[in-house]
Amino acid sequence: MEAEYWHQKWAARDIGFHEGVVNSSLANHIDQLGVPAAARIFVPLCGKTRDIAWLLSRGYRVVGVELSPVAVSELFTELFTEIGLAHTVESVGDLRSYSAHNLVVWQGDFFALTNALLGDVDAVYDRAALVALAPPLRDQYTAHLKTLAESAPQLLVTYEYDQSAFAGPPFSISEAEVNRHYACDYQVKLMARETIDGGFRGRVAADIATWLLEPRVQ
Ligand SMILES: C[S@@+](CC[C@H](N)C(=O)[O-])C[C@H]1O[C@@H](n2cnc3c(N)ncnc32)[C@H](O)[C@@H]1O
Repeated sequence: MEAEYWHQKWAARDIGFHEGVVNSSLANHIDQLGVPAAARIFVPLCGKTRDIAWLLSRGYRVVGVELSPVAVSELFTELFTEIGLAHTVESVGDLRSYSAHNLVVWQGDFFALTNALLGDVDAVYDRAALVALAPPLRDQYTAHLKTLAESAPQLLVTYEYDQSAFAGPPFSISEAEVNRHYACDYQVKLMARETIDGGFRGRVAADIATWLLEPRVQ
């Protein structure tokens, strides 16, 4: 989707994708990433997800990237209110870095993020990032993510439903598509596939799939 689409979503508070609690796929499967304590977790297209506070509370370091300045501002306001996490802001080219103890969020376009700016990451957590993007952009997203994250393992959460019944986003991502993006570089393992009670948006039968991507040994 175009940047303007997301800016309008945040401006209109049309953010039904935002969960008020930690995502259950993350909570249930983080240990299967096999990363050490204090690992640095990359959260692409992070919005103001509660998952960041949860990861920090578990002792992980977190780096995110998010287009919307509204989302990033609200994220840090909430973190300051809840846990007193103070931050600093710095402009770097077209991006702005919001830095706090154990947390950096790059505000700007994911595709403008470089390895040098991101730094080393130990794992990737993608919830509602790949599924937020229309098909042509998904190829660019996964290619850039693999460049940024190099051989880090990934926890990926997707939706599976009849795409003809709902336009998206979020888009339906088939198992075949997950494999098309990632199977060359990762062992793709299905951790869970759970049916959404009452269907997606209360009308379309849908599953949530949780994938573990483990780098293939070179
Ligand atoms: C469906 S939301 C998911 C947010 C978060 N992952 C969560 O679980 O709540 C997708 C987010 O991606 C952001 N986004 C879309 N395109 C982006 C881009 N090119 N670069 C950075 N963020 C982007 C949007 O502003 C939006 O907050």
